[in-house]
Amino acid sequence: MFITVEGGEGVGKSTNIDYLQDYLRNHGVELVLTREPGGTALAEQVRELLVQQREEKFDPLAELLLIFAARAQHIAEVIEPALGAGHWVLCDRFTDATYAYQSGGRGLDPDLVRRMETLVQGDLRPDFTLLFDAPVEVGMERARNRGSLDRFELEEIQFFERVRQTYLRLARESSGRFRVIDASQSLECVREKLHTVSTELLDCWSVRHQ
Ligand SMILES: Nc1ncnc2c1ncn2[C@@H]1O[C@H](COP(=O)(O)OP(=O)(O)OP(=O)(O)O)[C@@H](O)[C@H]1O
Ligand SMILES: Cc1cn([C@H]2C[C@H](O)[C@@H](COP(=O)(O)O)O2)c(=O)[nH]c1=O
Repeated sequence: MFITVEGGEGVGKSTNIDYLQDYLRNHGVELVLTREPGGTALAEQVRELLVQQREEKFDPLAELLLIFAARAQHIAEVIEPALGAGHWVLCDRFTDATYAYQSGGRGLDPDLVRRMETLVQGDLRPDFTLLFDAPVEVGMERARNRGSLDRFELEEIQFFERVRQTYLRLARESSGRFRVIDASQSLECVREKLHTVSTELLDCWSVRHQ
């Protein structure tokens, strides 16, 4: 199973992914936890280039190409070998983030993202995607309280509104793959929902392996 976790800034992906990982491991799942951009030494270096604050304006196409360059390395070095060995892969962000940020947020043609997706991933697509959704202000407030902001987190509020709306549209269009979790609620309520989704994932897995 290839599972991705998505959402805007500060919604609680990192906080909850550890919980999900423990839950699945405790139920006998062998899994690899990874993230994008990043997941390998080289791809983590590309991540640094992407998230560092800088004076020079980042060209949106250059940003897109760097994201897919890191993704190609990550797929070849981590994701495909893990899936090939029968492990689950749990990935903090993947290509839905590219549709949300580079197309929704930056305004790049979604067809360009689609073509890059085909080129870099072939048939590889997530089996399940958990979307943590919260009003932009809620996520940004949490991100601000957490510490210093990176290059993406310094974008204007309208950028994050477009990101959020793109994620929600993707979830509606691929409702079989997405599970949307209301991340504006207390951590306790979010965990409850996450527990339901985790049980569903395990059920789906056992059905596939019968
Ligand atoms: N449901 C919640 N209620 C209150 N605070 C929360 C909740 N979920 C997470 N937080 C807090 O919000 C902050 C951001 O959470 P986290 O780093 O997990 O978000 P994230 O989605 O991974 O963010 P980013 O994408 O910006 O890295 C953390 O300080 C975390 O403790
Ligand atoms: C995969 C991916 C990521 N991004 C952006 C979104 C975030 O602001 C940063 C990653 O940091 P986080 O700790 O996971 O929040 O990268 C993007 O713009 N496009 C992508 O495809």
